Amino acid sequence: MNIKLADETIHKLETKHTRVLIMTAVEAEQAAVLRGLRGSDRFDVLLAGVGPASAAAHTSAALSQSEYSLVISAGIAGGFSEVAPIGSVVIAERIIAADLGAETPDGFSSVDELGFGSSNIETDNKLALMLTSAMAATELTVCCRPILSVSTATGSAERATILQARVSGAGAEAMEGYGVAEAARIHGLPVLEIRTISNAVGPRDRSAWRIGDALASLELASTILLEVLES
Ligand SMILES: O=C(O)c1cccc(C(=O)CC[C@H]2O[C@@H](n3cnc4c(=O)[nH]cnc43)[C@H](O)[C@@H]2O)c1
Repeated sequence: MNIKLADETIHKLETKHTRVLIMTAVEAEQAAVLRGLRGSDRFDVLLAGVGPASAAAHTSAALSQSEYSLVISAGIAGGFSEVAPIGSVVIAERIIAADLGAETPDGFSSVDELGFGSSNIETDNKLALMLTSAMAATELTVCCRPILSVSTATGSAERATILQARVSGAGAEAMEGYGVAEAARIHGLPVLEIRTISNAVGPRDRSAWRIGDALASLELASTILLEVLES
C-alpha cells in the first residue's frame, strides 16, 4: 500500500487548533459517533444525507464555513461477507465510485476509462493504517480495504459479484464516501472513510440488517479514532 499525504496530515493534526469534520448520512449514525467521541470539541459531526450528491453538497458547504484539517465519512455499510462480517469495521484504503461510468457493449466503463476524471480517491493511508492497528488491538474486527460508493444499494448476489470483480479486494459498500471525498479533495484536505457493517452486500433482506450491532461498533470505532488523534 502506498503511503501518501502522511507528513502533511500528521503535521496538521499535531497543530493545536486543528479540527476534524465527520459526515454521517443519518441521525442515528451521527448520535453513535458523538457518543464515541465523548464530548471532544475537536470534532464537528454533521449530516450528509443519503447518497453521493447530498454528501458532496453538505460536505462542501461545511468546508466553506469552517477550517478543518481532516474530513471523515462515517456510518454503517454493507459488507462483502468474505472480508467484512456484520459488526466489523472497514477503514477505506481507497474510496471508489463503483457505478460512475457507462454501460457499453463490452460491459461497464469507469469514468477513468472514458476519460472524464477519476472514480478513485486515495485516503490518508498512514492514518488509515494507524486506525486499523489501534482497532485491531480492541474487541473490534477490522480491515483496511477499498470501500465502494454506489447510488443504488446492491440487492442481488449477481450485482455483488459484479462489483467485487470490478474492484478487487473491496471490503464494503455505502453511499456517501465518494461525495464526501470529492468535496475534501476540492478543498485540498485529506479524507478517511470508516464504516461498520450492518448487512451483507447481496440479496436485499432488510429484516436481516443488524443496525444495532453496527451502531455499537461505530461508537467504539469513534472512541478509538478520538484516542488515535489525541495520542
Ligand atoms: O433504520 C435505522 O434505524 C437506521 C439507522 C442507521 C442507519 C440507517 C440507514 O439506513 C443508513 C443508510 C446508509 O447506510 C449505508 N448502507 C448500509 N448498508 C448499505 C448497503 O448494503 N449498500 C449501500 N449502502 C448501505 C448507506 O451509506 C446509506 O446511506 C437506518
